[in-house]
Amino acid sequence: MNSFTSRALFPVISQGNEPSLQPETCMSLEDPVVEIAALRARLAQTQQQLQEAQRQLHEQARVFQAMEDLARAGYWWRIRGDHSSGSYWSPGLCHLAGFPEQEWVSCQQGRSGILPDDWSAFQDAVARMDGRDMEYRWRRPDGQVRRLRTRMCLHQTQEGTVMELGVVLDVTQGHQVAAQLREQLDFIQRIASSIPGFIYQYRIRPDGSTCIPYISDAVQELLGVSAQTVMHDLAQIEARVDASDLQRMRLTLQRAAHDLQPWQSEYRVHADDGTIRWHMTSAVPQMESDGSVLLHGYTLDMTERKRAEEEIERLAFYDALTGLPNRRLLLNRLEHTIAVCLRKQQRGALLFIDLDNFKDLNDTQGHDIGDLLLTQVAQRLVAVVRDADTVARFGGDEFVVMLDGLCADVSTATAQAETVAEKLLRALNTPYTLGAAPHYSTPSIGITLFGDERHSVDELLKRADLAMYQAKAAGRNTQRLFDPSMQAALLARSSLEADLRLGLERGELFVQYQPVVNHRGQILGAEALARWRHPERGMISPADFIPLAEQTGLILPLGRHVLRTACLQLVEWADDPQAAHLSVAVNVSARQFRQPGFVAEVLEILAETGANPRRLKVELTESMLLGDLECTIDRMEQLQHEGVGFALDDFGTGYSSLSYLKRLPLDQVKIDQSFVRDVLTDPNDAAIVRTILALAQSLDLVAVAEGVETTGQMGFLRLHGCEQFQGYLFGRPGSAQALQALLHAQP
Ligand SMILES: Nc1nc2c(ncn2[C@@H]2O[C@H](COP(=O)(O)O[C@H]3[C@@H](O)[C@H](n4cnc5c(=O)[nH]c(N)nc54)O[C@@H]3COP(=O)(O)O)[C@@H](O)[C@H]2O)c(=O)[nH]1
Repeated sequence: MNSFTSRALFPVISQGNEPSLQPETCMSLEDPVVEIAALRARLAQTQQQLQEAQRQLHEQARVFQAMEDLARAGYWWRIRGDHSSGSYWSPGLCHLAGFPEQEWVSCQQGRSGILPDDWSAFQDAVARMDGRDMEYRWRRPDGQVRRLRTRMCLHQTQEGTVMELGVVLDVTQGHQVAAQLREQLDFIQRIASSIPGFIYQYRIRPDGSTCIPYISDAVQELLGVSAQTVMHDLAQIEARVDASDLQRMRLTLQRAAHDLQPWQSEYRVHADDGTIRWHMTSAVPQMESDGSVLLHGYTLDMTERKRAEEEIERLAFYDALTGLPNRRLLLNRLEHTIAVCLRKQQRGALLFIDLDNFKDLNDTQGHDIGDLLLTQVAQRLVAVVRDADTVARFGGDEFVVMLDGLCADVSTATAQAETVAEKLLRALNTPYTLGAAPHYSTPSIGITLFGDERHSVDELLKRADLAMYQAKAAGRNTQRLFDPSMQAALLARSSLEADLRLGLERGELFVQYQPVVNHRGQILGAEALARWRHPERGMISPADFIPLAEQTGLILPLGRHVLRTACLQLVEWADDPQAAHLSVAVNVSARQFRQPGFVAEVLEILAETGANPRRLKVELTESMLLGDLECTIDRMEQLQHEGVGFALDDFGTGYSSLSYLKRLPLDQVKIDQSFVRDVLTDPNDAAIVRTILALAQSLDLVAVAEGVETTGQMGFLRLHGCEQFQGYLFGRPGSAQALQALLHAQP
């Protein structure tokens, strides 16, 4: 048994030993009985005190043990050099080691759990006894391996005994946490190195100072600066951010940190090679105990995505030819601007611009030249208006300029819009360089204001469009402001369109025939002219409904109806010996002629009705010939092959060149009535008519004069070689029966 017991070190810790009597408790032995009684009393008292002390000690030991358990710690000691007795192990240390509670542990047992790899380090620490930390692994009897941290030192008691003692702490959990953290960090770093960007932590301290506690290495790739440099000097990042984005970035970051809301920002950075890249950063803020805000975030290079987005936006919202906003973007902006104008009590204006005769340029010079003109027009429009205004290509040769921020006063706003329109007119009137020779083009501009009452975008565009048509009607190359009477016209037009649709279904449209005569006044044929008797409105002029039918596509069923009626009429005349020689001319509109099934449709009607194709003449207008000439010739030739003849209507008003005329399989040219009307009074018209007649002769075409109302006109035309005539002088358009009656009345 060890003579150096725990009691000797810590006298209060006594286990079952008799308490020693204190010197003051000793008395003189005068009356042995009394003294023995006194001694017994004293002894009892001392025993009581001793029991109390033991109880307290026991309690302290329990508390101490509880604290050891709480701290996952224990201690040991032994007399230096005394290898036989082993070491005293505290209960806490026994628990850590996985031993049952025992005071004395042999040297061998006390080292039994140390893993072989840690054995030498442990031995060194024992040899040093210098109080430094050392860690070793301990395998408990149940197989569990714990990480223990110990400090050992020498201690000399008052009696001069040298003791070795040590404290032991179970740091397994700390190691596990550290390992987990390492794993997490590894994981984060693996992710960080695999994502196309860098991750970071950004701290904003309560005093406003900032730092970057962590940033992944990929910052080097994205910003050309090392993670170490950035963590040391945050300004390195800001120095690379585009100045115009920096302020916004700082502001949104501060706001997000203040509100503890996620932060996201897109900004441009200047790469070292001078290129500009787009970065997107996202971070989540977290409040720290000292009031700092720590943001955990990542930054990506989104240049390619941005480019793709821009490209998509460009394709979706911009016109590919001119680069101007397209119809969709204009509509978006218009909607927004209308709302802003209403809120700010300002006015805006829409200027609808259509290029005069653009189609002719396109048809005659080709689409490349047409495109060139459109591009130059776009540039000029942009140059005239302010940056805040929108110039959009609406489609084809139509452009729309949207002006905002005009004066609230209507007349001032009108004047402002008209001034801009004037400038646009001047700019677009300047000659264009499209080829060798300068090209002249003019626009027609319709204006409408907005901002006083809520009009839909559609409504405003209709108004501007309508005003533009008024500008066209006023002779082109001018501007017109929308006024409500135009609106009435628009409504009237819509209702006429609906009526025409219905009229076609109800058979309200019919055909009249106007005679065509030779120089002797003998009827050679007739022109079939469509007529519309409206149940309420009465007779409606073709001059009103034909253009409408062309715009709406109703010309297709209408044209078919006229053609079929005229063919049926030919069949009827074929049975009348006096009328059997008559031919009929049918007007065919451009839209009708250009529809892919036109030739088949004509042939089908001829076959169905049994009309003689040689008695049918198709009247085409000059402007129709400007399109795809080869296709036109091809169609004409297909029909000509079947015997159908062709007349060129309104000759002289269009743009036909001689080379065109020579190539077309024509039989007749019809001199427009506008030249015939003043042929006796206007030397220009007379010259034109003479030229047309000479031309027809040289091309071996029959010339038919239209709108002949007087014998004087007839005389002039005959004198210059005209062979056929049409006009009120010989007969107004009328029914087939009326024409037959005229025929029968002829000598
Ligand atoms: N595509 C189609 N167009 C058609 C069809 N039917 C008619 N039209 C075109 O409508 C325009 C107006 O036609 P309309 O009011 O019938 O006028 C024609 C004649 O009535 C008129 N005319 C004839 N002689 C005289 C005259 O002596 N004086 C005078 N002031 N007017 C006269 O001229 C018109 C014939 O024109 P045109 O066709 O150019 O020969 C008109 O452009 C028609 O073409 C149809 O079915 N389809």
